[in-house]
Amino acid sequence: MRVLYGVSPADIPSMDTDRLRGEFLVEDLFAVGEIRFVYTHVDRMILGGAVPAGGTLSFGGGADVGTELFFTAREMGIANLGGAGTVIVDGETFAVANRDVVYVGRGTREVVFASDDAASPARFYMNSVPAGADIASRLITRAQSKPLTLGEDARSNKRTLRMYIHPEVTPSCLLLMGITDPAPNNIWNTMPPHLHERRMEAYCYFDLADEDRVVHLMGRPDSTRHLMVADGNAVLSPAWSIHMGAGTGPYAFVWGMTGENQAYTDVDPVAVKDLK
Ligand SMILES: O=C(O)C(=O)C[C@H](O)C(=O)CO
Ligand SMILES: [Zn+2]
Repeated sequence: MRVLYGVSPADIPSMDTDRLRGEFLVEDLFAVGEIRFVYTHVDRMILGGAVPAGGTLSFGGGADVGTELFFTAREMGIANLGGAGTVIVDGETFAVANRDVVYVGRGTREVVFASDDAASPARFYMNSVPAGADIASRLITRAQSKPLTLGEDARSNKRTLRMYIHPEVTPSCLLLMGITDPAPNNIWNTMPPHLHERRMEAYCYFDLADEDRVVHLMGRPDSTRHLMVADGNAVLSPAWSIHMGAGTGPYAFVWGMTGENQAYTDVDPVAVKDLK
């Protein structure tokens, strides 16, 4: 497992592009026929990617996290960003269509991934965080998610945010997970920007054409930086960082959060005029 140790905001002014990307951008999560994980000390969130094709992929041992099982003290959300597939959690099979999410609870012994069609493989994106209780694993389909319509066409930021792992949809310990889709011809996400000192966040951008990029803005509001983000890349957003962006073409992203609470509205908005 690759490990990211986390950075103080005081380090940002001295970081060049490569260092900034090395600490905050995860570029290599998805490889056909592999499961990949990145462990971050930012609230100990683990990011993962699995692309099964022509066979199954599985995991469950805890050697990398220092416990008997991966899930001895963890929970996870798994979003399918690709073709239809299955996630088998301790023998229970979930049929997972594109944009469905599986919640995997603490105590799980094994997770197995498969694609329905190797020519159009499932692309499973994972967020795992420490958990303090056993909660049953379950599938949350796109239809079962809770949509919020945000933004406006006139500001190019109209979008639908869908909550999947959220107290109003399904219980978890401290993980929150959802998917946001900008409306056609709208490019901005997360406007106005905000901070949430009590939670970190990770974004995984997807459904972006190969030639396009999302300009993801990060950093303290008074000293922002940017990351040029490609399809399938994930971005870490510590509690002190804004997180917002604009695409050069259509895109969507999965957001995952953990921290002190699950209060989605516990945010401090930042006025655009105050960004530097
Ligand atoms: O477009 C948005 O707005 C979002 O997707 C916001 C994220 O979910 C977020 O930053 C939650 O704190
Ligand atoms: Zn946020």
